Amino acid sequence: MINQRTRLARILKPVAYRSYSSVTSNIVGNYEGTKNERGNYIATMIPGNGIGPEISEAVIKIFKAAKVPIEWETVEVAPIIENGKAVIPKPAYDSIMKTKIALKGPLMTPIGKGFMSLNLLLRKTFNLYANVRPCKSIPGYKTLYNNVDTVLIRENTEGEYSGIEHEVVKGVMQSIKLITYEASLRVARFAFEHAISTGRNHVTVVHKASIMKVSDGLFLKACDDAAKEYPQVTLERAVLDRVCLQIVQNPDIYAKTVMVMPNLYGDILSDMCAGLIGGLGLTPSGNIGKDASIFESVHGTAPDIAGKNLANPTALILSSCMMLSHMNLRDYAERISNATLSTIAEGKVLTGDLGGNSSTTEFTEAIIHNL
Ligand SMILES: NC(=O)C1=CN([C@@H]2O[C@H](COP(=O)(O)OP(=O)(O)OC[C@H]3O[C@@H](n4cnc5c(N)ncnc54)[C@H](O)[C@@H]3O)[C@@H](O)[C@H]2O)C=CC1
Ligand SMILES: O=C(O)CCC(=O)C(=O)O
Repeated sequence: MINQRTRLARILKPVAYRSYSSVTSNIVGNYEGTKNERGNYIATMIPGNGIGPEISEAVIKIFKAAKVPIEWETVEVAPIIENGKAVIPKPAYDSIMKTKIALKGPLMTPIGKGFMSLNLLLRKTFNLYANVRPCKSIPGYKTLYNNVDTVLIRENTEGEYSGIEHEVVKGVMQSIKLITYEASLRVARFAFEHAISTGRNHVTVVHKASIMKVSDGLFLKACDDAAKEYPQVTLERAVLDRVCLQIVQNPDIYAKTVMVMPNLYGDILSDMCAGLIGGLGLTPSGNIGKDASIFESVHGTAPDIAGKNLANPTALILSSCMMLSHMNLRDYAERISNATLSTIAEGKVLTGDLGGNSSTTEFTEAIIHNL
């Protein structure tokens, strides 16, 4: 006999699927992929640091159980300095150039000193210009709101994260926020395409052009120009601080639009959205480029729980579903996404962040059981 939560989860399965596995559909339809002699796709796996290896292992086990036709090429991304600059290690670079698709665990960045973020370096190196961050309430998992359904597109290569920083004179530091028309226009077009392919038909550009008149002003202009190419989609402007207020008061306001914004705003706002649905253990993302794409959780290395078999692998699993959808392996994406969300809705085997006391391994096994 199935209990009410399970029944609810089963009824809601198709909704859960549509919200995650179709999120990159029809946007950058140029993934052709690399197959080996056994007819399987080759994908790059970057396990990452902290909880990265534990949650990557969960995905590998689930893919194996679901018989996903993918073989992993596992590579490490650790800092390498060449001519004073951080670079991606050659095996990792070569693998992504070949496979065009990667699943990545989180990478640690030192605070206030040391090497440049390898996460940002990967995005820059492969020109992964649009970061898609969907966030949807999980049926059966109770939080303050049950109607969160946001899609955030973050410009991923410049803005506040351009990495141009220096000491002007002693006691005066400068970090430059670089916004170009070209990068703004391409991410704006991506947001419009995404709005059409997901049937939202509405784009909200999130900005602070009241203060950063020149840089955010240019971002707004690029969005206005892109809007002329998509007359079937409406464009609205919203100031960042107001969006933050409204989204925590009534997330429904942003449920029917695709939000597009400069880099830093997207980083912060997506963590805020994650908080509304139950935390960082749940939210996936895709870094999309023309020639390669890298999928990863929104969260970081979680050093406080690393190595303890306590991490929630859901965010990386749902990122892997976005990846499968991007590779046109939608049936697998649907099956894995449904099994994961049903496991959460059943509420019997949950990791600590979701109020349970199960390990990463136990949670992964429960998902495999639900496949
Ligand atoms: N894309 C990436 O690879 C990212 C890397 N980072 C890096 O990660 C490191 C740690 O950053 P923090 O600010 O501590 O953020 P974090 O996201 O690693 O952790 C924040 C809080 O969320 C919890 N948490 C995160 N993911 C979880 C999961 N899957 N299951 C259960 N709990 C989870 C952690 O235990 C912690 O309490 C830093 O070096 C940072 O630079 C941070 C964000 C993104
Ligand atoms: O690279 C990092 O350490 C953090 C980056 C980050 O939070 C993000 O871009 O999602």
